[in-house]
Amino acid sequence: MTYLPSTIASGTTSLLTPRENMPATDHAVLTLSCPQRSGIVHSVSKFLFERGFDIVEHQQFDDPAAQRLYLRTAFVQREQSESVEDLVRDFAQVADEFSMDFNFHDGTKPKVLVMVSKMGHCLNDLIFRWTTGTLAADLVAVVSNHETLRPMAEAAGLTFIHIPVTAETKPEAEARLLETINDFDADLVVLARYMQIFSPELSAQLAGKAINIHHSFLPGFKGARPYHQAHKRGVKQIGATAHYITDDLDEGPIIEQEVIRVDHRLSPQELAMVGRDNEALALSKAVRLHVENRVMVDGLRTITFT
Ligand SMILES: Nc1nc2c(c(=O)[nH]1)N[C@@H](CN(C=O)c1ccc(C(=O)N[C@@H](CCC(=O)O)C(=O)O)cc1)CN2
Repeated sequence: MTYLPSTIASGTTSLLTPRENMPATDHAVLTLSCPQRSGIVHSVSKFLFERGFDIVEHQQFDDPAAQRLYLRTAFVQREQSESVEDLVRDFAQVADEFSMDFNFHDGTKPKVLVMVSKMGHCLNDLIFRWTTGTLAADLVAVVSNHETLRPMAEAAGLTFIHIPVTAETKPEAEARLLETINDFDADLVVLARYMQIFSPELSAQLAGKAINIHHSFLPGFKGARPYHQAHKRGVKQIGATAHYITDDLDEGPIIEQEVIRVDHRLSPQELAMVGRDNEALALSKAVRLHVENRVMVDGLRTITFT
């Protein structure tokens, strides 16, 4: 059994005790994966029921190739229940029996730090979803290697932090980024058309908590200028891909993708203009799936419980 770093709150009265000033959602979530065998779902539902919780949503994926079960269960308190620490301690016994990797998510809204360069359509979409209350997360700051999008961020009441990057200053810039992530206690970093490549060290430090939007239907057209690459190949569809950041450029586990039909009449610039809606939608969908704990990474791919 591996107990992965959890987002569990430090509350001691009940699972849904929110962090200070951070409104909780109305349920908690348990995610787990383990080798397939009989009795897993029964053991999870029995465990929760006996401790005063009711399941409100449940999905699972039995992977026949890997002979492994992936499970997401959302649950609410039916009656006064045990503390967070007791719940995790008690579940560890169940997890041991079934060799589970598991996470409890306490319903606290994750804090999201957004990174941008000069293109603002993805940031704009995330701000809209946040300010209209349709994103189960809180945007806490915007970091950019350019000043271009400061007005958009500050108009939404967000702190804007300019961290210029050159090949020579990248180590210092990344150190400052990590300090900023820690200062804002960010749970997730979203690269909303941020156009600088993370070092292997930074990619490793942000593994599983940094999402990028690539402006192509990966694995096609990785790297720089994907719309120019697509134009040269005369594609009939263009796409956008939201994926976790890894050191291998644009090869991280894919979370969400969008596509739209195009044809030979569109220039690379027109493809880029048409593609913006794909990018904003794919990124916002991926961020929603992540902050609702609906994404599980399985090697180079993800299992998503939509
Ligand atoms: N470690 C990673 N860092 C980043 C990734 C990633 O997958 N792994 N995705 C990029 C975003 N991106 C495409 O979506 C991308 C951004 C920039 C470039 C690029 O080649 N940029 C410059 C070089 C900049 C630099 O060296 O930092 C260039 O045009 O030459 C390609 C793809 C975000 N970071």
